[in-house]
Amino acid sequence: MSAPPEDSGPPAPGPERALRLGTRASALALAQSGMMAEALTAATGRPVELVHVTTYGDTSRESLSVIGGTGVFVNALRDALYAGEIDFAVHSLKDLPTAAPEGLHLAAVSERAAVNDALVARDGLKLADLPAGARVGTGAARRMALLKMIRPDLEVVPIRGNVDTRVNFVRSGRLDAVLVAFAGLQRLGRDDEATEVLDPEIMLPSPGQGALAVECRDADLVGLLAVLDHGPTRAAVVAERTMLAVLEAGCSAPVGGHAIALDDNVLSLTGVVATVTGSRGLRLSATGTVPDAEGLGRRVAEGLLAEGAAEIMEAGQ
Ligand SMILES: NCc1[nH]cc(CCC(=O)O)c1CC(=O)O
Repeated sequence: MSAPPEDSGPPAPGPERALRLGTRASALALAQSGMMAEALTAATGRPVELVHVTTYGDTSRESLSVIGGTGVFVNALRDALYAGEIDFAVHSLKDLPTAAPEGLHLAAVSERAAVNDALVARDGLKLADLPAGARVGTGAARRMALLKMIRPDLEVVPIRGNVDTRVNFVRSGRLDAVLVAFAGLQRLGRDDEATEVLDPEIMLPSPGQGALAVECRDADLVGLLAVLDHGPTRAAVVAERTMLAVLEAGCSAPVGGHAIALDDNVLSLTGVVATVTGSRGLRLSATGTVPDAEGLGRRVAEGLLAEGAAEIMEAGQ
């Protein structure tokens, strides 16, 4: 009997060389990268080693409302991909600029964790319990604006830093509360520190919040990394990020977007744009089909623009 023909496809991923996963060294980034590394090894048998990379967002002390949205947390990881120093990178999807980078593949969008923002307040307080004038810290323009729209009597204090640094503003008594991504607290095993998990229909999250992006340079790796992809999450974030791209929101503009699957084939997308002070805001929802997630994002953005979104985002105040 003759031997079976040689498999002409790509070589099966074996336990040979560990894949190098580039990661920021913050506790949250390490938790996120560790989760993805474990999931990949569990699904494919391929070992993964973590390679620490420092990004501009880690070293700069500038406000996120100024530098955020321009890839400050991702560019150094992308440089390491281009240089072949790492095989793939895991980013918080909401930190990825909407423009697709040349020569890199978005190999997977992970199943979304909690999309909500969380309040961490002193004395177990919820948003509605905070007294007038209470000082609430956040560095994100979207959170500043939406918080002011919900509770104009609160004082927003611009802060930044990793999750630990921000929560410590409350522990030390310097602030009454801070807003953070609940997914971040969860991944750090600190979800019990949230005093309120905010309703995403009221405190609209950042496009892509709670999902992770897996990026690589080598096209041969895309098939392997695709085991980490979650189709419904990808459709939702495509809608949210298309909306963001069509709005051409400057990196510091307060924009929220949240898509949810109504069933296997239908998505609902809500978008909001506001001034940083929350003095004006626009909100719009629409539904569309999963295969046309991009069209849904475009329609919501165009609807918001038709109502004056560009003027609101430019107003700044
Ligand atoms: N801007 C920083 C950032 N990027 C992603 C997360 C949390 C994790 C996620 O949204 O998936 C955070 C922290 C926060 O917003 O409090």
